Amino acid sequence: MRDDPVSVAADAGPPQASDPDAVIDLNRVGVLRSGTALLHDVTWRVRPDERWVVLGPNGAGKTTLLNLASGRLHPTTGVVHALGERIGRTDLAELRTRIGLTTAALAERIPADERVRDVVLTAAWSVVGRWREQYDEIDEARAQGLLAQLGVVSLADRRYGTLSEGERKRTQIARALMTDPELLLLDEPAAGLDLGGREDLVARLAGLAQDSDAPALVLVTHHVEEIPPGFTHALLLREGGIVAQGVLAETVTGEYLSKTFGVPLVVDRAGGRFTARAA
Ligand SMILES: Nc1ncnc2c1ncn2[C@@H]1O[C@H](COP(=O)(O)OP(=O)(O)OP(=O)(O)O)[C@@H](O)[C@H]1O
Repeated sequence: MRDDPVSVAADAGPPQASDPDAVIDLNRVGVLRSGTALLHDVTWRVRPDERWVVLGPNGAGKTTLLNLASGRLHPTTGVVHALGERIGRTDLAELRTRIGLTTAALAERIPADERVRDVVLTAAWSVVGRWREQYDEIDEARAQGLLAQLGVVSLADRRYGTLSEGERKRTQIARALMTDPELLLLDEPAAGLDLGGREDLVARLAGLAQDSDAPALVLVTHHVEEIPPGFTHALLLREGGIVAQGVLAETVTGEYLSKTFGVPLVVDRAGGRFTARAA
C-alpha cells in the first residue's frame, strides 16, 4: 500500500505488522462512542520526515484522530503506536512530552494573565500557569528562540490575554515545540485568523516543513488554502473513514476532495499552494 501514491479506503487490506520507524502507526483502528463510530477501519502511517495534512468536513473525526495519535484516547478496536510505543501499554506522561500538540481545548486552558514567555516556558514542566518552578537558563533561551522563530519574541513580556488571535496561535505553536518533540500535531491552527494572519502562519509552517531538524508534522484543517508549501502527504476523512491518503499532489484533487466534502469541487495548484471552489 505504501508504494502507491494514493490509496483509497477499499485498499485497507488485512492488519499489518507495526512499523518501528513510524512516528504514528494506526492499524485497522476504530473508535466507538454511544454506539456511533467516530472512526472506523483507519490504517495510517506517518514517518519521521513526512509532513501530513488531514482534511475533512466538520465531524469527520479529525480531532479524534489527533487524540489517538497523541495518546489522549484509546482505540475501541485496532492498534495505535505513537513514536514506537503502543497506546494502552506505555507511560503516557513520558510519551506526551515527546509529542507537541495544539488544539482549541488546550489553548482554552492557558491563563489570560500569563506572560507570553511563560506560556512557552511552562511546557518544559508540562504545566499551564507558572507558579514557583525554577527554569534553567537553557530553557529560557530555548523559549526565547522559539518565540523568535514564530515571530512573537517582541511580545514575550505581554500577557497572553492581550494578544491577537494570530499572535496566540503562534505562541501556542512555540509552546508545542518547547520540549523538542519528535512529532507535532496542529489542530486547525489557522482557524479564526484573518487573511494576513493566515498567510503569516502558513509561511511559518512552510519554514518548519522545510527544516530537516523539525519534527514530523500533522496539520488538521478544513481548507486546502491552508496547506503550507513543503507538506508532503494528505489524509482525507469523511464520516470517520478514510476517503484517500497518499502523496499530497495526487491526493488533494478535485475527485477526492469532492468525495470528502460531498460537493463537486475543482482544485487548482499554483506556487505550491492549493485553492478549491465549487465545480
Ligand atoms: N465522546 C463522544 N461521544 C459521542 N460522539 C462524539 C464524542 N466525541 C466526539 N463525538 C462526535 O464524533 C464526531 C467526530 O468528532 P471530531 O471532533 O473528531 O470531528 P472533527 O473532524 O475534528 O470535526 P470539526 O472539524 O468540526 O472540528 C463528531 O460528530 C462528534 O460530535
